[in-house]
Amino acid sequence: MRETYLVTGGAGFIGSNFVLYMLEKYEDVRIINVDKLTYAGNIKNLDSVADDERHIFMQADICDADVICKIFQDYDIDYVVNFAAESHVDRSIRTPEVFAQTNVMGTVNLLNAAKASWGSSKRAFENRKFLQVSTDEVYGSLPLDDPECFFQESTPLDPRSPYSASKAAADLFVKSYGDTYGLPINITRCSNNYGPYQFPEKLIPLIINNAVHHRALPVYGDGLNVRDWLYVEDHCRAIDMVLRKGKIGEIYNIGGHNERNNLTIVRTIVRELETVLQDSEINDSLISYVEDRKGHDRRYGIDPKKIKTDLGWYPETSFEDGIVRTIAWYLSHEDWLESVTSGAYREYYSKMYEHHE
Ligand SMILES: Cc1cn([C@H]2C[C@H](O)[C@@H](COP(=O)(O)OP(=O)(O)O[C@H]3O[C@H](C)C(=O)[C@H](O)[C@H]3O)O2)c(=O)[nH]c1=O
Repeated sequence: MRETYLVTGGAGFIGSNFVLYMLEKYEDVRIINVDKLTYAGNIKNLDSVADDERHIFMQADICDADVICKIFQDYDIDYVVNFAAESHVDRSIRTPEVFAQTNVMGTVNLLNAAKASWGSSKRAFENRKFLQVSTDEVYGSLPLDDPECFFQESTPLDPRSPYSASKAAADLFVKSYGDTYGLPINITRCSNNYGPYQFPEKLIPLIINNAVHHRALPVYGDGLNVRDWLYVEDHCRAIDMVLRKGKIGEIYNIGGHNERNNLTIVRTIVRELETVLQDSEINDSLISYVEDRKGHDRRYGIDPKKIKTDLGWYPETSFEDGIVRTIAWYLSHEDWLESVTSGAYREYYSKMYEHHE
C-alpha cells in the first residue's frame, strides 16, 4: 500500500534533498510537502519533481494550526518528518524569537495535529511515526584537547545558542508527546550537512560563492573550531532507515567521524576551485579573519555507534569525494546560486561583513 509522508520544510536544503531521495528510491510513496518558502526555502530545488503526481507541494507555515489540521483531515498521513526550522546560528543570535516561534511552536503545532488526527482514527498510532529532525548542537560544545570525547545519545543537553536552545526545546516536546500520549516518535540528531541546494549563508556554500567572485572568505575567530561533516545524501538515507527500522521512542545520532576545522575546510575549497577553474586569483590571500561568533561552540563530534550497530547505517560518501561533488554542483548551478543570492541576501550579507570587505 502507498505510504503517505508529511514532509515539512521540504523546499529547504536537507528537506528538498530528502524529498528527491525518497521519490527516486520508492515508487509507491506520496509526499505532502509543506514549506513556508522563507528566504532559505526555494521551490526551484523541486523543479525535477514538479510534474510528479506523487509529490504535492503546499506553501504554508507549520505554525498555522488550521492548515496543518486540514492536511491531516485530507490525507491519511503515515509519517511526519519535520525538517522545517530556522537553522542559522548567526541569525538566531540576532532574532531569537523567530527561532522560538518556528522551531518550538511550529513543532508543538505539528505534534498536536498528529496526536488529534491519529488518535481519533481507527488505526490510531499503528504503523505511524513522527520523526523530528534535530541537531548535534543540542549537546553543546566539546573541547579541542580531548579528540576522543564524542556526543552520544545519552549526553546531557547543553544548548548554547538561541538556535540550539530552540531545537533542544522542540526535541523535549517531541519526547514528551511520546511519553505522555504514546505518540510514536523518533528524534534524529545530525552533524553539519553539506551538499547541493544548501543556502549560501552556511560555511561551505558561502565560501564557494565568495571565492568564485574573488570576495573575502570570512573565517570566524581563529578558524580552529571543528565540525563533523556529513554529506546530505547520507543523512537522507539515515532518516529513511530510522523511519523504517528505528525503535519507537529512540534518539539516533547521525554523523560520520568526519571532523575538520574551519580553516581546513576553507583551504580545501580554495585548492579545489583554484584547480578546477584554473584561476590564480582564488588563493589563501582571500581568507579574512573576522570577529568571532558570540558563544561560538568549539567542537562538535558525534559517536554514530548506535545507528550503525542497531540499524546498519554508515556514511557512504567520504569528505574528499563529497566536497568535490558539492563544488562541482555549485559551479554547474550558477543560476540557482544567482537567484538565491540576489535581493535580500545581498542586503543581509553586505551588512554583516561591511567592515571586513
Ligand atoms: C557562515 C560562516 C561560518 N563560519 C564557521 C562557524 C562554524 O564554526 C562553522 C560552520 O558554520 P555554519 O554556520 O555553516 O554551521 P553551524 O553553526 O556549525 O551549524 C550548522 O550545523 C548544525 C549541525 C546545525 O544544526 C545548523 O542548522 C547548521 O547551520 O564555520 C565561519 O568561520 N565563517 C562563516 O562565514
